[in-house]
This record gives sequence, structure tokens and C-alpha cells, in this order.
Amino acid sequence: MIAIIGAGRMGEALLAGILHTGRDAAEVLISEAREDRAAELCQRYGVAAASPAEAAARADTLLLAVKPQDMVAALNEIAPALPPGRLVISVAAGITTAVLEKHLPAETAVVRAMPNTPALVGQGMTAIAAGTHTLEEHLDRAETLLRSVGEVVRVPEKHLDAVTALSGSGPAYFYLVAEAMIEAGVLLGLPRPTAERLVTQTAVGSAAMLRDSGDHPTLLREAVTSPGGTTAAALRELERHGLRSAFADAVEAACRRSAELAEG
Ligand SMILES: NC(=O)C1=CN([C@@H]2O[C@H](COP(=O)(O)OP(=O)(O)OC[C@H]3O[C@@H](n4cnc5c(N)ncnc54)[C@H](O)[C@@H]3O)[C@@H](O)[C@H]2O)C=CC1
Ligand SMILES: O=C(O)[C@@H]1CCC=N1
Repeated sequence: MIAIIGAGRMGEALLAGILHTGRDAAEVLISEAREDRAAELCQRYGVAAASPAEAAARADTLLLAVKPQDMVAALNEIAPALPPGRLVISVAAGITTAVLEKHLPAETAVVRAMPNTPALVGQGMTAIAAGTHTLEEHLDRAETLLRSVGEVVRVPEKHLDAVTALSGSGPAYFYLVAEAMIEAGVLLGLPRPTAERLVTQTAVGSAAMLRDSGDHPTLLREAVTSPGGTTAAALRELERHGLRSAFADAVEAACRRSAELAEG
């Protein structure tokens, strides 16, 4: 039995992804503080709801997807009911395995994970790191579970704030670029639905090439950039507006914020 504690946006993405891979809904519990939200998800996915304590007692794997600011309260609800030998996976930004271990019974196996919302469609990217009492077998279990919603990499925990800044928050950067491109198309007089369709398929096609061609993004970009052409004119403007340093600053800010969240 798997229990998802905190079924907000990320909790639902994980729930949907896990069920999509054929896991029986009877094998998944959700625990969600907002009753209307819990009822909506139970109806949509056919899973049962339980209190955090009940979920802790019944599930062998707990997936914690509450906000970092709510994590200690959630751990305190779970800890008294948690039998030995359970695996606790947290996806909260910034919350270290040391914090998780401090609020759980001694020797609980914890895994800190950072997924992203494309998990909802089975295209997630998750990085995982082990706690002090986490054995290879626990990491394998976490990896197998999270692989049901996309790709998984193992990283040392010291890299997880950077991972959070890059792939955890990363989908938002791509969506912002998509929004900005759609508005630019509308500015040029394209009907909005046309601009949306052009941008969406351009994003999907570019992502497929990035993943499948084996070529570095630089080579793929160069192949679009004809000498003296339109792309070169556009790229010069993006460079003039400092796009690369904007990304460096943005990702650094996200990484700093992730580290701050650990402090509560
Ligand atoms: N949204 C994203 O793209 C990603 C989010 N995360 C992490 O996932 C966690 C959740 O983020 P979101 O889903 O965006 O937030 P959210 O606010 O949509 O979801 C959190 C949910 O937890 C519930 N909750 C709070 N305390 C609870 C408790 N004690 N027991 C049961 N339910 C409780 C809330 O009612 C809420 O529905 C955060 O820690 C975040 O860092 C990680 C990767 C990506
Ligand atoms: O914005 C956040 O804090 C969460 C963590 C990574 C993506 N969303």
C-alpha cells in the first residue's frame, strides 16, 4: 500500500502518474487536509482517503507532498503511528533528510526526492537521495515507484537544491517562454489559437529532438540559425536582453530559496 500525504498539485501529479501505470487504486491511499479536495480526488481516481496517522499505519511506503512549511506538522502527525520498517519519501523542496529523520522514529528509512509536474503525464524527471538509515533496497523501491511517472536519477543530497532549481521548477520556465512566445505571435497579428498551436507543437517538436537526436542543444540551435537569417536576428535580441544571465540569476535564486526552505 502506498499513501500520498498532501494531495495538492504535486500529490495529484504523482497519484495520476502512479495509477496510469496500472497500479490498482485499492493499493493507493490519499491523505489530504482539505476535505473537498480529498473527496474530489477520491471520486476522480477511485482511491480511498485516510488521516495521516491511519495512512502511516496502513501503507508500507509514504509519499509526503505537503508544502515545506507544513512538513514538520505532517511528520508529527505521522510519527506516532509509523511502524518500524516503513519507507518515507518526501518531495518537499528544501526539506533535508536530517529534518525528516529528526521528526520520525529512530532508524526510519527516508528518501528525499525532487520530481516535477510532467509526472502527471508520465514524463517526470525526479532526483532522489538517501537518508542515514536508507538501504539500497529502499532506494530501489523509491526509484521503481518514481520511475512509474518518468525518469529517475540518484544524486548526492548536497545537489538537491540545485536539482530543485533546475528540473523541479524547470517546467515553469518552459511554460513562461511558451506564454511569452504566444503573446509575441499575437503582437504580430496572428489569431491567438493559431499562435498557441504553433508554439505548442514547436515546443513538443523541439523537446523530442532534444531528447531523441543525441545532439547537444548548441548544435540543434545552430541548425536553425541560417547565415544572415531570421533566427540570428532574433537570437541577437535575446542575447542583448541578457537571456542567459537572466536564467543563471533565476536558477541561482531558486537554489537559494530551496536552501532557505529547510530553515522553516
Ligand atoms: N508543484 C510542483 O511543481 C512541485 C512541488 N514539489 C513539492 O511538493 C510539495 C507540494 O507542493 P504543491 O503540490 O505545489 O502544493 P499544494 O499546496 O498544491 O499541495 C499541498 C497539499 O498538502 C495539503 N496538506 C497540508 N498539510 C497536510 C497534512 N498535515 N496532511 C494532509 N495534507 C496536508 C494541503 O491541503 C495541500 O492540498 C511541496 O513541498 C513542493 O516543494 C516538488 C516538486 C515539484
Ligand atoms: O515552487 C516550488 O517551491 C516547488 C518546488 C519545485 C517546483 N515547485
